[in-house]
Amino acid sequence: MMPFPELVLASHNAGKLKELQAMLGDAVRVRSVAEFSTVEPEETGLSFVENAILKARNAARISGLPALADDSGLAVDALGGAPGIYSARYADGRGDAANNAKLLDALREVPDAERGAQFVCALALVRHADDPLPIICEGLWHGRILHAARGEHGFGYDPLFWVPECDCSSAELPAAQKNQLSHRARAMALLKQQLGI
Ligand SMILES: O=P(O)(O)OP(=O)(O)OP(=O)(O)OC[C@H]1O[C@@H](n2cnc3c(O)ncnc32)[C@H](O)[C@@H]1O
Ligand SMILES: [Mg+2]
Repeated sequence: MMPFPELVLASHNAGKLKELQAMLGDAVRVRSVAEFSTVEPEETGLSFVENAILKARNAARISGLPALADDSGLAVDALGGAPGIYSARYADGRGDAANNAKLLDALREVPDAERGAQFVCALALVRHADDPLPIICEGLWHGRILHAARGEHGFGYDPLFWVPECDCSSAELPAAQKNQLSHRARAMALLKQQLGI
């Protein structure tokens, strides 16, 4: 049983919202933070967890409801974990296509064996804005960075992320399959366990 009937999803990313909603199913009534404000909070944390908590608190504050936030990104081994928490801003806010182009360029000389990477997702759930005990769950998804984009599904870096267990890119996976395997799916499975749903 979900401990509350309604939840705000503290994300302005349409791709994420779709995935989180699909994973939550009808366990809880979900509202979007965009109903309350279109202003995105500044992500000033130095870790995924810090940014997830910051976004969850902000959404709870402006909505008066419990809030769930997702801070996620891509950590590339050959780049010392970059773009990491800066994944959305990697190409200075010019969007997914520019982020992907910059990543391909940064890895131009890097051979296959050194192109390991992981998607990271931190979920933070707060019952109210000042909640001293947020629920935090993290998930990782290991893969490799391709030399060119493949696939049309998903969002963000999905076309460049090779999923070894499926022998395809994550943008080639149908949504339902990505939602079973991804970093976000893993974090969400832990969250559901904690909430008993
Ligand atoms: O902060 P919110 O409003 O939730 O939306 P955002 O897009 O800014 O989200 P983040 O700050 O967490 O940045 C996440 C970045 O990592 C990328 N990313 C995260 N999960 C991904 C996934 O499942 N597939 C592809 N790219 C992903 C995504 O494209 C963004 O560039
Ligand atoms: Mg963001």
